[in-house]
Amino acid sequence: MSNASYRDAIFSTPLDRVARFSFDEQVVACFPDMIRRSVPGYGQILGMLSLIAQRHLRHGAHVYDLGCSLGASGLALAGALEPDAFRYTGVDLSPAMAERARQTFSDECPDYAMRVEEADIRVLDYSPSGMIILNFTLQFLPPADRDALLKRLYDALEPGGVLILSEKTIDADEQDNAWRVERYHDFKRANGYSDLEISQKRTALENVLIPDTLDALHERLQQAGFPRSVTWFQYLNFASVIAFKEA
Ligand SMILES: Nc1ncnc2c1ncn2[C@@H]1O[C@H](C[S@+](CC[C@H]([NH3+])C(=O)[O-])CC(=O)[O-])[C@@H](O)[C@H]1O
Ligand SMILES: O=C(O)C(=O)Cc1ccccc1
Repeated sequence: MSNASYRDAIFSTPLDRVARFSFDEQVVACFPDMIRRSVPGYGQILGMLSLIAQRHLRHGAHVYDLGCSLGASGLALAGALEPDAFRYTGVDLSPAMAERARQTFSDECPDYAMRVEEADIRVLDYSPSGMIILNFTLQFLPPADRDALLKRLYDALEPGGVLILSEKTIDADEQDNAWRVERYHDFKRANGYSDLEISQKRTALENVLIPDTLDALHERLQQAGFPRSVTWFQYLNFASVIAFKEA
């Protein structure tokens, strides 16, 4: 597959039947554009990941990036850290994503220890790690599978390790939620998406991307064993949390 990247126009023409959203070849081909125009603060979150790694990662420690897509978090780390500062494993269930992430790392950071596994993060055998990144991935798992995964990630983290959990969120209060969602649609419109694109994508994501409240995310992290978690980023209905394992 080519490494070219296109503008996201997937939902720009009327579809008779809007299929469930999936991370297929069509999405992969425009993914960098789609995620930047659709996730408020995406670039800022990636930039901060490196600063968090610089503060919290022991030299040479292992990092997991779960649901790595095209490996953007890995590239951000490689752009800020020396090659011997960390070892990276990206994991993605989508063959098209995994293949292209692998290609990107071999083209753009050949001196870094970076690998990509095509696997389901719910059944992976985890190696000990200093940092685990879940950047907009937990939201795509069935809610019933989320706690068990977080527990396994807590167990895989070394003492003093950190989990970064970024998610689209929902508000428990209906009125607050409606306001946030409307402003999110304004954000998308300002980034060039039409009302048709916004509405068809919303349909495609129904029962595929199932958001938790921010409170529920902290609750899940606590259930998993993390003694402390902090919301370090929030922009409309998108947030990122850091959870700390005891040193
Ligand atoms: N069970 C699963 N196992 C493995 N991967 C999965 C699973 N379910 C979904 N995925 C993968 O999780 C990724 C979610 S996108 C992450 C963005 C990236 N983190 C980024 O920082 O650019 C988020 C978004 O597009 O909003 C996709 O690549 C799926 O194939
Ligand atoms: O576009 C949306 O509505 C989102 O929630 C963000 C997103 C970004 C990329 C793939 C799927 C969802």
